[in-house]
Amino acid sequence: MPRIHFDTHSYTWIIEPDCKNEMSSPIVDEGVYDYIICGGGTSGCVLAGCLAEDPSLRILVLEAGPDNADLENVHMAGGWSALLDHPETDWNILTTPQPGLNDRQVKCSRGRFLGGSSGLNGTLCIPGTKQDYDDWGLEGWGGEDMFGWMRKAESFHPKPQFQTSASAHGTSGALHTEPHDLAPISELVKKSFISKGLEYYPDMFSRGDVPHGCSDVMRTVHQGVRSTAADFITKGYHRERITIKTGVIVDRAVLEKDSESGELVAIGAVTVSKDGEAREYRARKEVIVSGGAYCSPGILMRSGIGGKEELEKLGIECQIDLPGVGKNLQDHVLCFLFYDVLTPNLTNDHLVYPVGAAESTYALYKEKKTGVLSTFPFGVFAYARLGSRLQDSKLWTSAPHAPGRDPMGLTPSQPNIEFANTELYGGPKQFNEFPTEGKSAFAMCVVLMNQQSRGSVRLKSRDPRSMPVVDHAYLKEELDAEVLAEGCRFADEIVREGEGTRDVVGGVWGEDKARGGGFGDLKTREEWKAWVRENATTCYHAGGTCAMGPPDSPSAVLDARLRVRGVRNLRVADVSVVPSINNGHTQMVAYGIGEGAAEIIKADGK
Ligand SMILES: Cc1cc2nc3c(=O)[nH]c(=O)nc-3n(C[C@H](O)[C@H](O)[C@H](O)COP(=O)(O)OP(=O)(O)OC[C@H]3O[C@@H](n4cnc5c(N)ncnc54)[C@H](O)[C@@H]3O)c2cc1C
Repeated sequence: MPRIHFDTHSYTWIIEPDCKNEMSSPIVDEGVYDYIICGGGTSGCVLAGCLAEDPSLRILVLEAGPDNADLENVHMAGGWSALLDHPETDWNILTTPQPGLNDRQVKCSRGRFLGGSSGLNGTLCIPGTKQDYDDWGLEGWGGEDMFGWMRKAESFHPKPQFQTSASAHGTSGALHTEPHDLAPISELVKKSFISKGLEYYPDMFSRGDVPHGCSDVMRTVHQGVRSTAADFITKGYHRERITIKTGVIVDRAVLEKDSESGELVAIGAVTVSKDGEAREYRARKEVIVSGGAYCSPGILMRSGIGGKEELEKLGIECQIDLPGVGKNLQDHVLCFLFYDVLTPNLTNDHLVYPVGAAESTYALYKEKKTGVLSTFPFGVFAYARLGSRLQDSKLWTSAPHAPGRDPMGLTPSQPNIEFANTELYGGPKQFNEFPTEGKSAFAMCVVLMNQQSRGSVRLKSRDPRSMPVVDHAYLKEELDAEVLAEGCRFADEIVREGEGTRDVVGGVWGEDKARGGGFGDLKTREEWKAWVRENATTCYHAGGTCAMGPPDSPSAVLDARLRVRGVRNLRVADVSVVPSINNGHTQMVAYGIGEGAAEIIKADGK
């Protein structure tokens, strides 16, 4: 009989099918593999490719979505937003109503195809600072280690017009990166950053050593084609010893009790197809869960690993009581501030929105792999420390803080906020007030670093085809809203008063706060805070839900070798493993974790 209960988080009745009735009992597949990787996303593909360097190993990658080879909008980076919302290519995660965002629900997209989110992300390489990783306090995962793993994944291609830091880049990985050619508006934004005290440092984001300044950001694009994690196991890196199965959803890891030690051991994985056919695969060595921050906790929970009470409510027998599974969910919150641009052709709007423009731009891409569609339309970036601007904030000055840290837990070497400009009107789908002929607009984006709020991922039902219940608790902590509001206030000053932009910007683009407008008259931080709660959205940087931690930490799911506590031969490798997300963007972290996990697994395998 199906079980019915009321979910107090999502305020809906949940009808839970009896899985045994809904899905066939698992058929044990012919194949036995050394390593089974559950999730062929960013970290999962990197890990598979690195493990396969050993010709004696047989590796299985299980991916819920399709292969990415024929998905044009994966390879054409400017087509990224066309992949969002489609059930075939996007997990379409919708958060619960967020009290900190005036009860709005936020769409948190995730790549659902081989390569995962690396195939629809913004291609931006901003690894954060080394201190971010030192703060984890975990052996083997400090700043030097992580920057080393990220470099190992990369093949950097310089361009003569950009000054770069060659030593900060790798040259022999499968991930191809290069600098981005700036649109005229971005050159002006750069001038405004500099005139407002954010000095230009060449390639500072690749080194992660400047917390207050501006620079160019390298992209995971080369010669007009997006480089994704799938490239680690396809194209030139295709190997017979890696078996890739797409269109299969991992239900759970198969656990067995070792008859001698009594220890739980992972021996395989069970998948289901869309129509409920179940299959079981066996692992000689290990099962590694790489479903990403929203899906890895679910795979563990369906395997009986998670908070006992929570599992029992779902009718799952608890094998290991690990209440940290699905907790500690983090992200970076982001605000878009849109401005009307008076001078024609400074932005790239004229190449996209007038009648016939999109067709010509697409034809250019098809023919030469250049133009607006060959790249992600963000321009120049900056980091800022905000301590001096927050001296009149009672919340900031009275907040407790550790020695050498500010109230957000950051040292002077880490930024409080990130700024970036878009090179045309656009962004996630809610930004749909497109410019008409002759009009143009761009956004200044403001991203909060080291948010203090923590959310959770829970299971809605035992059915692996159902979506998780995601509560990001965005801006739950008042200090998060305070710092983000100050960041937006600073961003607005940069655009309206900065030397590059003050004479070309007409005013705010639109009145709808949720669509990046309606901030023209705001002055005080309190007014900005109210605006932020109406406007803030995700930066798509979910992490932390299967966190590593020291043995005495009750919330840690993994040890520092990515092993699930209490189970042999079961690890997690993706952005869910981070105790705290970096003060940057998370794709390079996923690449670094894939590389680091492979080294650890190879070493332990010996
Ligand atoms: C729209 C968007 C824009 C972004 N922009 C940037 C950016 O510009 N720069 C940056 O640094 N970061 C960016 N990010 C974040 C970055 O891409 C991710 O943090 C990173 O790719 C996550 O890697 P992962 O391995 O943890 O998860 P993913 O890459 O998401 O991989 C998880 C994989 O597991 C699969 N999977 C999940 N559950 C199952 C299951 N049960 N069975 C089988 N398969 C399963 C998924 O389909 C997916 O392929 C962006 C993300 C998004 C969504």
